Amino acid sequence: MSDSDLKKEYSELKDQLNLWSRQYYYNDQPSVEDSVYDDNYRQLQILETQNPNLITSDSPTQHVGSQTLPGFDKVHHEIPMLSLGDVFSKQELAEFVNNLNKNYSQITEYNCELKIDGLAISLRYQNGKLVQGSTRGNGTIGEDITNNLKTIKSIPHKLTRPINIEVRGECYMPKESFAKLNEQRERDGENVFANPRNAAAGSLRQLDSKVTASRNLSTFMYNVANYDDLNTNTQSGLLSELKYLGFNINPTYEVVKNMYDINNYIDKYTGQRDNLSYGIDGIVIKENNLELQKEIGATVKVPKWAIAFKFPPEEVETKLKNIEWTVGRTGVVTPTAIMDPVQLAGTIVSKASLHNSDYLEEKAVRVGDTVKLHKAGDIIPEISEYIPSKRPKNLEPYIIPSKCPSCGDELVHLDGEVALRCINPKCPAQLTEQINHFASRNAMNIDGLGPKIVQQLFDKGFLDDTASLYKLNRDELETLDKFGSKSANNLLTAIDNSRSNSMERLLFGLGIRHVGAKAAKIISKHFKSIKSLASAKIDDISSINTIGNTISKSIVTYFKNPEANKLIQEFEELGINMEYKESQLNSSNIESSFFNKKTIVLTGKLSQMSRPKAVSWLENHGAKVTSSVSKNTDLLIAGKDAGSKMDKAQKLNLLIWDENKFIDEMNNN
Ligand SMILES: NC(=O)c1ccc[n+]([C@@H]2O[C@H](COP(=O)([O-])OP(=O)(O)OC[C@H]3O[C@@H](n4cnc5c(N)ncnc54)[C@H](O)[C@@H]3O)[C@@H](O)[C@H]2O)c1
Ligand SMILES: [Zn+2]
Repeated sequence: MSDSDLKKEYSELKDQLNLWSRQYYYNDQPSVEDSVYDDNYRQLQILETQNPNLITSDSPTQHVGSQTLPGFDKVHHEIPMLSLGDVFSKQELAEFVNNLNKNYSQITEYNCELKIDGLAISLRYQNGKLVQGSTRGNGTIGEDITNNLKTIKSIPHKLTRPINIEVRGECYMPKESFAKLNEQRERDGENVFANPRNAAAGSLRQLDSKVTASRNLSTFMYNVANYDDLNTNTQSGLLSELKYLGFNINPTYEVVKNMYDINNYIDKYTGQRDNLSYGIDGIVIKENNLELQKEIGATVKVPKWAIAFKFPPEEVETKLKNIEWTVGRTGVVTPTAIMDPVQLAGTIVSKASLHNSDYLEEKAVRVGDTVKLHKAGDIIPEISEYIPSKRPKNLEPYIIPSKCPSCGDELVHLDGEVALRCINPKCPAQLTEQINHFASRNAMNIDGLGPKIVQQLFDKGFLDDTASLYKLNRDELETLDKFGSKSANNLLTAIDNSRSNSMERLLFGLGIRHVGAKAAKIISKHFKSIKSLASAKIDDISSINTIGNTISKSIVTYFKNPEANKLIQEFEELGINMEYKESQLNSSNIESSFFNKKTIVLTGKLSQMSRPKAVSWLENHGAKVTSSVSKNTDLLIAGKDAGSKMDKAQKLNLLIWDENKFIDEMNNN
């Protein structure tokens, strides 16, 4: 190849990678799979190794991440925040470790950690108080996101010692929250996040910290930029020191001596991966001695004393049999891939959401294709791509429907939405979905009114909206399949009981966009009645601590609609309670409580409440309170002068809260 051809190839590859990086880091919306990015990155690395004279400073091998977003103050990282070198096989990993051992004969041990699928953050403390939190950005300049980070429960605002320290680690979105957020976004006609890392990054880089607060992020800290004041000289010691200072650390780390142990660690967590509540994309192996880490040093981009072993992408092949379209209660129409069932990362999968028509077009799959399937964020089954060589000849392109599968009306794209919508207010699928939502457990909680019954009642013409539920009679119910007078009685009683529900259930049941069960509860507590909420202004609602503008606007818009007011009036005439009922604790409140099903130990003196009161409060919220600390303890609540229980909990790396944190959480639950 001539010099100019080589230069051209190099610069094209570099530009392509930089463009993908920008979409990934800056917009939090990757346009290609990670494996595609990684392959091209490797290619660039090879070109650069063979032709070092080609390297330019804008090459992705020469810097970390990407530029910062406008709207945030910039933070200069005195000690740069680096990336990690990576390997994709045990063979390559052994080469890395052997090399390091050869060059540094002093090395005696390595610390193995999980590679959390999140994004790096830095937290600066002065005299033990959190003063600044930032993103990695391009490694030297990050975004100031202090207020957003302060909303994350696992980040202490005050340390147990009044020291100056800069701590680094990973901010991540738990698997369950990631799955829920994407479901919500799909229903709202928005783009879904490709992985928990982009979801966490998108949630942290919000101008409104109430949005961040609603995203349920968490952290694992694993590094200290400046450790003069720490009582340890190892990476593993640093982790327990961080724990002691009040940080959340990932308890799975292990100190090992050799490749044999490293491989065991990899195998162990490859096996346990599906059971973790957060996504991981590999294992990080770090030389354990901190002084030696300094001596070994770093390149412009990665430390030379650590390496990431990336899990191979877990993918299986299967056949796409059909694409089903379902209409949600707000009219969003979503495609779902129906496939031959296959075993994938611990579960049998036969369905995968295709999210929206844009996404489907981009994937360009056809019914009859063989497709590759993976789990996004270790949890959501997703089609990576179809396999061109396995596409049968003459397979027809898939045509995206233009009519609603339920009512047959023309589907539309509303401004700025990726979703297709049916906007017919009388669309049967939307109406039945609204009724299903209204009756669901966190809403009016009408026992025995499942989707099948709703569908039958609807088809028979006995139901046409949520209010008509309260007009059903015994004769009508007895016409249902396998419905005797007993079932009819039970259902009528359940419907009748729901009339006296507290306001938050009705508010959530109305299905106002963006108003989830938790927000409904907070808002109800504040406004006390549907009437006063209906006349509230945007500012009145968003003045509530945790309620942001999106929710407030949505509520105000909802109550401006004459149809909504008619419905509320009808509810009132039907004797449905519209007021908030103080301090009622029912099964679904308990279920959504942080404390539910946790094993908790109390120790030390509580100053703001009695011990029996704390115990009964915890038990009322579903916790089991025990007297001794063991590895089965989920949480230790430590008052003043906590003694041996505290020591033991620290040894076991358990979650420990002080009384203030406990009271904060009581108010949140
Ligand atoms: N799909 C795309 O278009 C696209 C574009 C750019 C980058 N990417 C992906 O991003 C990755 C590269 O990103 P990167 O440079 O941030 O590197 P990386 O994510 O591979 O590894 C470095 C990061 O790992 C994190 N980490 C998690 N657990 C850790 C632990 N226990 N100890 C230390 N660090 C830990 C830290 O945030 C650190 O910055 C590649 O996997 C690439 O595929 C994809
Ligand atoms: Zn329709």
